[in-house]
Amino acid sequence: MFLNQVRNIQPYMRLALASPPKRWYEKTVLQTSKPQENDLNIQQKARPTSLRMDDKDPVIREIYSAARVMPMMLTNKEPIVLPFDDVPGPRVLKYISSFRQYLSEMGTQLTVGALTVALNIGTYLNTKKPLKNLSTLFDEYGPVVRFVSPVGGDIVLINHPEHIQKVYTMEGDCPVRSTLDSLEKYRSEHRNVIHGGLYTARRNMMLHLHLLYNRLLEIDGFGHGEEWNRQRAVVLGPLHSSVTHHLMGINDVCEHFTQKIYNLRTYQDDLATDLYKELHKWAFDCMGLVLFSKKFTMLDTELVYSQCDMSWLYHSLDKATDAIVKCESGLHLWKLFPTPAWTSLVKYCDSLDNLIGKHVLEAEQSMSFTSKEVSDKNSLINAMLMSEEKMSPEDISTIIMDMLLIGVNTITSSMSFLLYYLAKYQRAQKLLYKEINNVTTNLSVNDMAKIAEITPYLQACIKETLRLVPPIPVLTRILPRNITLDRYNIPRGTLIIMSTQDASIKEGNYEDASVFYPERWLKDDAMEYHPFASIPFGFGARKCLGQNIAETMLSLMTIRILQRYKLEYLYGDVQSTRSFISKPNKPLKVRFIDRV
Ligand code: HEM
Repeated sequence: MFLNQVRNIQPYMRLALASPPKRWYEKTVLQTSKPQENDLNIQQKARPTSLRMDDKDPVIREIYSAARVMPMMLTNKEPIVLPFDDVPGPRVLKYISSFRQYLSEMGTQLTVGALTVALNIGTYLNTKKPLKNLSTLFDEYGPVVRFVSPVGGDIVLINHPEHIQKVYTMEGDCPVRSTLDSLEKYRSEHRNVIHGGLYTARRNMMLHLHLLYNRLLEIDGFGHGEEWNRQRAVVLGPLHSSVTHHLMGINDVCEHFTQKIYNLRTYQDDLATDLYKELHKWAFDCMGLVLFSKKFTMLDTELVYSQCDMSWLYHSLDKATDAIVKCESGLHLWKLFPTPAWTSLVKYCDSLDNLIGKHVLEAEQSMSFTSKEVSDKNSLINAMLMSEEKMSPEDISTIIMDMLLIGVNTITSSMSFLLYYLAKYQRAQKLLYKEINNVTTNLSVNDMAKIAEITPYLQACIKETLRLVPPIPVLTRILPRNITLDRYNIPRGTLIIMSTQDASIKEGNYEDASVFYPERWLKDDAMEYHPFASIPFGFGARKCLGQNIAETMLSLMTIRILQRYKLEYLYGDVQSTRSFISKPNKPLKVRFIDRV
């Protein structure tokens, strides 16, 4: 769907960028100005300075009626900008089978449509070669890799912090990311929802880009990501108030989790079930407080398939996540016909939508019986209903669904890996325990509100975990302007995939990059790390909205667990899956040993 849109805008872009046909000598463009500026600027700047002074002179104007490139001498200092066609990477039509190998990870972004699916299907079924991951592409082609799609909408992959910074700093007020095609299709075609949630919002932006390339809209004109801006502004304040308001509740859920571990432990002090699954319930209960102001008590509910709404919400979230992961990986056959994963996605997203919608309608009804002053303003749903922006219950449900899907899964992933690393790296655990011991068992709300200030080593452990395993391993942007990356000119409208996980585990960016070493963030020279080498929450106008919630939940839970248990890890290494939200690639086991 997304690349269909990009495909649609390609011809307009080409028109907009119309330039005379290329000559052999134009292959390498000599440039004296900033590389990302467009051709016209380059040509104007190429005029001799003495003549530019006299631009008002009619004779000079006549002589230089059109901008022209003046012959220049090439010196070592002048940056060379290479054309887009020169960007290395596997050419799909030429090397179609190698393209197929990367599909498992690039599913979302490589919406290459029916043609590619048709071209790939034979190789997909006939070869048993293992699927490659993104890092191998960088090893093979360098830090800027181009995927040439047979049907338009090329993709550029990057992993160098400087290039990531360049993309982020030119993104403007209203950045556009490529999101989850399956969820987007579900919303636009199955539910006929006009606006996506916050994470998935892009339809308005795509429309804007489309119009932009048709030169119907100026870059800052009306309609520029208006809906996404409106939603973000409405949610931001109430979301943070809701976290502060529910700090005590979140702490109680964490306390409850430690008790549950006690009850679930085997004689070997580990859990008979997958620790990830238990943490998933903990994250769900905490997010229930923040998003719905409700105690979900999923940690107490053993019967997942029980008839109550809360169990169904949990079950639907779990199944919807699975279905989205399946749809986004591998071939997007669900675009052609309803696959089992697609049918499951529709079923469970419908269920999620209905259950969340029910909460929103209940809140709306109870507000109609009470005055605005009496209504609980700390409830996120109430705050959205009462906002001057007049959000519809349907929009509110969609926003909550996005936050539930992203929030619960990212927090579960980070908490799982944090416990894994602490159990594996005993020295770090000892240092952390020393710090935590100074934090009183009965934390007041004030202590919790400034938890980051009083636990610097814990914050370093969280940062280090997110560096090693960012829950969202690749971030995307669609370029609003031309840009030069590693000397290659990348045209606007190109989809950029930033492999932030690759950047954060590169030896060139961090010494002993694969080692869990929280101290690196506390050293004086920590500032020397490139600021874009590890950006687990993204950056800029579309940065994660839940960073504060995530850090608070991870901090409180780690304190509660370590105060009660010593962690040990005696099993094989765990890696992260690189699906749209990472998780451990096998059931997680950790030993919880009572502290005496
Ligand atoms: C450890 C936990 C989390 C991580 C690592 C994380 C990471 C991210 C990342 C990388 C992005 C994309 C940023 C970009 O494109 O530049 C994002 C966006 C977002 N996250 Fe989180 N997230 C986490 C938890 C949460 C939670 C708990 C919530 C729920 C409140 C949440 C809500 C969102 C939303 C709504 C967006 C979209 C923002 C927008 O497009 O305006 N996240 N997150």
